[in-house]
Amino acid sequence: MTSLMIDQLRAWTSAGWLRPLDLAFAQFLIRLDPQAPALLPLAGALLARLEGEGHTCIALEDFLGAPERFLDWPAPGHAMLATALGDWPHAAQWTETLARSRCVQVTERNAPVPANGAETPLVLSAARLYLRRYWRDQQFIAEALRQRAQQRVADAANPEALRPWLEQLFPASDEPGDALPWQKIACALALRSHFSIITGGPGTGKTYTAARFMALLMATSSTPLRIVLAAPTGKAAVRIDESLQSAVGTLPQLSQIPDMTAAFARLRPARTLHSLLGARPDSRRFRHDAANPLELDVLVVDEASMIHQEMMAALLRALPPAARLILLGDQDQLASVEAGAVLAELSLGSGKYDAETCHYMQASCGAAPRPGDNGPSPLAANIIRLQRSHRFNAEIGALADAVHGGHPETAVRILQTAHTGTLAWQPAPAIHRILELARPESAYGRVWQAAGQPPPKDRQQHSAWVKTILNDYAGFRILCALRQGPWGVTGINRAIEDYLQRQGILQSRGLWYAGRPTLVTRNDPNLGLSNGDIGIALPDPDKRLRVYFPNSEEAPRAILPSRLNHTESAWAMTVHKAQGSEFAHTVLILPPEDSPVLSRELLYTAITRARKCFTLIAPRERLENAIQRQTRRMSGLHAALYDPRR
Ligand SMILES: Nc1ncnc2c1ncn2[C@@H]1O[C@H](COP(=O)(O)OP(=O)(O)OP(=O)(O)O)[C@@H](O)[C@H]1O
Repeated sequence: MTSLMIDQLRAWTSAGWLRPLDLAFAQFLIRLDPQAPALLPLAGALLARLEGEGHTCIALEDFLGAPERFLDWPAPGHAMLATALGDWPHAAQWTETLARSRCVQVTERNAPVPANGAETPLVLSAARLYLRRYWRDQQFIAEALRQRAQQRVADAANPEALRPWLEQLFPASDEPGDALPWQKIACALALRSHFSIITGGPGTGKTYTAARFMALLMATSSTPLRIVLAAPTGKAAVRIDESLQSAVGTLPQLSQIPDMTAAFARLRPARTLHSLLGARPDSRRFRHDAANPLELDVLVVDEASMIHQEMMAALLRALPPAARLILLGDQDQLASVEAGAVLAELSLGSGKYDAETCHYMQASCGAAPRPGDNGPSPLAANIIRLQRSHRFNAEIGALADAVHGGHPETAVRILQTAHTGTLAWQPAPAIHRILELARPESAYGRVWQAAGQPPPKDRQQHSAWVKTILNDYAGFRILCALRQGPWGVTGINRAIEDYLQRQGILQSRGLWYAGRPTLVTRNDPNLGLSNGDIGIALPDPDKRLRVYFPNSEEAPRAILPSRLNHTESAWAMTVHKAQGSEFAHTVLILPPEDSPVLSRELLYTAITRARKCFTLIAPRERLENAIQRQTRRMSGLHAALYDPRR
């Protein structure tokens, strides 16, 4: 039976439904337990495959009820899967059957896994099947966050004493009508707790609120605090520094901090989580962990929707118990490519507050929502969702709302009737229309023109020239839903490079040419570059080609192209890679044929990258299908956090 199952899995691998890695994992399980029931290799291969799609477990009831919602297989594949699953159609049969294998540990409820003697590769708990590593991280995160959420900061100011500070930092006139002052409330909650989340769409003031929180800590702390900023990617780290700098400009004068700008300038620039934790090349382990914790008092992490489960566990392990962690992010955006949508799982429980928390809000902020029913979880008391956008263009905002709310007709109507300067829609994808968007007077056109000129010889002028080109490039971006194919990143990049050659702008067609926007596709700690960083290849003052990367206020960093081993052109990039960035004009291309990656979250993330103008290139049917398709990642984190019995 088991060997028949392995043959079956081999056939599915040849058909491209499973990856060779998934098959190898199934074979590994059989080597560990040759007597195992045939369900074991099947379950193992499916689990590995689903992990590759971002799921941290198989939630058995959900998956067995509708495998097609989770596996992008063609109909014949699903028919064969249904036959293979014939003997085990429900979670109960899986539990009973897998319990017989020495590869699976079945634990009920939230029982901690014994530290020794039971290092099975798989864990089955509460009708969810996990790779042990994911189970262990999930349990650790749930426990660590529950503890942090309940623990109050020892020397937190009492709420009445906080009130005048908060009134000064968040003037009442900021909130319209009878809306609750959520920014003020978020700040007050973050001040009393060791863990908090400030979530909200673009421009809702997450950084504005975090800056006030930091200023208040600086003003009221008796000892200087080590405040550290971080983000999951290099680009997001650069961006939080920029937004924080502008938020500092909006802070009122506090007598305790005579020079606010200087106080914030003393903070180190934001770092990537990888570099903060001390990533080691070719290892999953970090230099900082429970035995060697981070040296900080407050950690603010921006773009937290991109933190995957393994990273969150590593971060919590390395965080000293007395430190405060504040996560900022938009829970509705695409989650990280890696498994686990931590911010979304955590934020699902938000919006309900217990009576004690509401009392604290009232005392510190002069306003509070009504307490929630059924004794809301202590964790929920640390999560605030900001609602009102202070930056967004109204039409782009309305489109993002229609997509997020799952209303295809409204989205179509907005796109059809919108003001052309803001929203544009080309329902018939055509490559010449895309190239038109990159015409000479556009941002990309300016990049091409400048890159074709002789570079300034003077170093300072050269640096200013590079900065202008980087800024032009940063103002416009083509985003694709797919990586491959004519409407994917590779196809669009090729079409643009062909066009540049036809126009005589690109003389040679090697990998490197002046003006090539260059996306780094792997972390390179030696060069201080992270996966997702973008530079532009340009001549230096001596006309030698270098790749220039933005560097906050300083001169852009120049790196020899030959030192960059993992790069691709970035005229177009995936929506995933654009997370954490904004562009004045964002173009999104959806392919003519359907694909499971075309989801509501992908559209929402792409639209919210646009600051002033959004162009959609997609057939109406693709747009409507994508809005209707909501990504669901299987995970037990939410249940482990909010229902400790499970
Ligand atoms: N209460 C407020 N009153 C006035 N202006 C505000 C307020 N809150 C935010 N803003 C302004 O709105 C803009 C967006 O704020 P901020 O950058 O903090 O949003 P964000 O949620 O961090 O955005 P993103 O998701 O893009 O990181 C900023 O210009 C900020 O100064």
